[in-house]
Amino acid sequence: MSASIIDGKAFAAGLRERIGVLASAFEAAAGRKAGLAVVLVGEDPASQVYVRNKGKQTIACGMESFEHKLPAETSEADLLALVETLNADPAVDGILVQLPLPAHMNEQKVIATINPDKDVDGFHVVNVGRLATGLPGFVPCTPLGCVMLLKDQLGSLSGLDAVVIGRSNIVGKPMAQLLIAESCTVTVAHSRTRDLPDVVRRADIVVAAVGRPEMVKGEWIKPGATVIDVGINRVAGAQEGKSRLVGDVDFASASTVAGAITPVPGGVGPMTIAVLLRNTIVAAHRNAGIALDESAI
Ligand SMILES: Nc1nc(=O)c2c([nH]1)NC[C@@H]1CN(c3ccc(C(=O)N[C@@H](CCC(=O)O)C(=O)O)cc3)C=[N+]21
Ligand SMILES: [Mg+2]
Repeated sequence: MSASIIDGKAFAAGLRERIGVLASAFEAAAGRKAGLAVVLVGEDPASQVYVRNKGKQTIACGMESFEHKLPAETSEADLLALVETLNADPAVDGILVQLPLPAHMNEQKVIATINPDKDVDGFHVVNVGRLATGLPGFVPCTPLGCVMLLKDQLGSLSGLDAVVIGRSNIVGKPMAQLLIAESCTVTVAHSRTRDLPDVVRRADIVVAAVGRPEMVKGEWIKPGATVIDVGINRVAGAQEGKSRLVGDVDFASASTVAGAITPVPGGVGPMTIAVLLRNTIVAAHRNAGIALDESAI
């Protein structure tokens, strides 16, 4: 048996197309483009690539991109002042401060300074609380993208057993909240979980977000289960000096057992940026008081 491959790259392209239509309608109604500000502190090469891709896709969807690149030595006070400026700027609907920040900055303090109604990452405690309470807010992009792929693949998730491996604030915890809201029976596993293979074997849905290359093996997967691989790990390639991307799931073995599985790259990764643009166009409509059927995006 061989799993069907969940094409996150294609799904993300379709989502960006729908966002593009909404962005031009927004521009016509508001008399300005929706705007996303992305702040990058430091020169981490991987972060620079992500930020460049975010900017390109923002513009391709017909929205305005404001990029702020600050040197690694920027003081926390200067970064907070920039965030306050973006909070007050009516051309900015969404604000993303690329993580991780340099060690001398307090990430929680920086995130807490972002206006929750411009927090398109969904990292502010107000948005975390809204998600936990079932109130409208902003949901972190990666887990929301995972749920979109799951619903596209499975239809209703109601009653399904889901195991989330990883308990980070950015993926694991919000993923669990979203799956609860979809009426799954949710287990959150992590580094201290006893007998992880047995826990995973119960699951109709497996979401792997641990950051350990190819840790989840095919023998752990219930036949026919849907596997969502959030991991992006750069490992040494077959050729000397070359690297390749792998997920947290051992794709070769898991894809012989699963019913459906996301690849790495081309699965969850492209969804993360597309959902960021979705959250931005939602923020623009909410902040401008223009009606939008958010459930149809
Ligand atoms: N405030 C904040 N918000 C974020 O959403 C955020 C962040 N900080 N810091 C870094 C991580 C990482 N991230 C990714 C975005 C796109 C891909 C992506 O498009 N991946 C492609 C290709 C990856 C590649 O080729 O390197 C794929 O998986 O197919 C991956 C990872 C957003 N992040
Ligand atoms: Mg963990």
